[in-house]
Amino acid sequence: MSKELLEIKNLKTSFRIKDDYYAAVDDVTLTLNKNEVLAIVGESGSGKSALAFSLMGLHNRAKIEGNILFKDNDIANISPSKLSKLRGDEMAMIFQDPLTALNPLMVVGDQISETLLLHTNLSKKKRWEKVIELLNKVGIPRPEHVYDQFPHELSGGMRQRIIIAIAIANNPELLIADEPTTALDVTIQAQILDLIRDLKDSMDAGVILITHDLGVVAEMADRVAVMYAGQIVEIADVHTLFENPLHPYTRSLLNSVPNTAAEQEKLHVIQGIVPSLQNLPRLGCRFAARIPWVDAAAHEENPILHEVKPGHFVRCTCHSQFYFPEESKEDQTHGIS
Ligand SMILES: Nc1ncnc2c1ncn2[C@@H]1O[C@H](COP(=O)(O)OP(=O)(O)OP(=O)(O)O)[C@@H](O)[C@H]1O
Repeated sequence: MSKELLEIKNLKTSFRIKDDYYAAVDDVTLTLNKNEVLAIVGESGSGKSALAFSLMGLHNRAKIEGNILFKDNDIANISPSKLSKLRGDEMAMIFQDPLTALNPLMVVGDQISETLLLHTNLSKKKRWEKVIELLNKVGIPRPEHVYDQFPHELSGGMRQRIIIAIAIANNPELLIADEPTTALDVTIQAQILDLIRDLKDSMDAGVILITHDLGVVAEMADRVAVMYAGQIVEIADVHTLFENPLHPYTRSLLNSVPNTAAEQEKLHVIQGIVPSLQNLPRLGCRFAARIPWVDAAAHEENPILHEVKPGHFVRCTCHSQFYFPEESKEDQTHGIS
């Protein structure tokens, strides 16, 4: 589980708004290994999708700086022709909303076949056979019948399976799943997650799983990166993150998912939302405005990720002096043990 597949270095993705550029992803440095699930979590607007789209080279008009190193390519600086060879072949994405990701006017079997046509030399008959095999693999019953159905004739769970079949058609080594189960009910959600896990194991693929659902993180992830306002504020293996979260934002996120009513009473959650792009502070700790009771001197001028234990990184020094206002003095010792 240690072979590095993807290396993201100082990635900055900026959108032009009026006369200026604003970074939705700012100074993101991450690695992903083969056969590893790296979850990216954070509230709405924290930059998760902007990051996923950057990795797939899907932004048309954004300014991309830094490096995205994957299989001897730098996706941040790659030609469109090289990119379209990689996409759908060695890297693929599972989108949040299968209905908008599928072509409503084409039967689903042909949509899977199309990605084979783009990246293989298989004959029409072989492609049909491969599509049936893929439909079986993603758990679609009566695949010969489903091949000729249009997206609107299928349930949400079935459509998501079609998206997954398209994504894995060419055995990608890198799979990016952006909220893959958000639109699905709980039972189907569990089946889709099982499917992604099995596919990862069978293909030895690296998976970046974007979600705001910490239950999904606990079940699926090997490592977790927490994003706030375009930046990674904490990275750790999944056990460390749940057992010993350090960044105030991570602690608040975890507290926002109470297990029982009794526990809920003891929990503390930081109020507020991620600022809009144009209102992001460009200097200093981006989380400072959400924790005004913490001494300003606790924040770094230019917060960086500190490795507090091997593999456990946290941004800014403010975590060491952070406490929830409702906590007693004894509770305030939370932190590195
Ligand atoms: N094309 C764009 N042009 C301008 N701003 C954008 C664009 N795409 C995203 N943004 C802004 O970038 C920030 C990050 O958005 P992003 O969609 O990446 O967040 P997210 O964490 O994926 O949220 P969600 O969970 O709601 O999908 C937001 O402030 C958003 O409004």
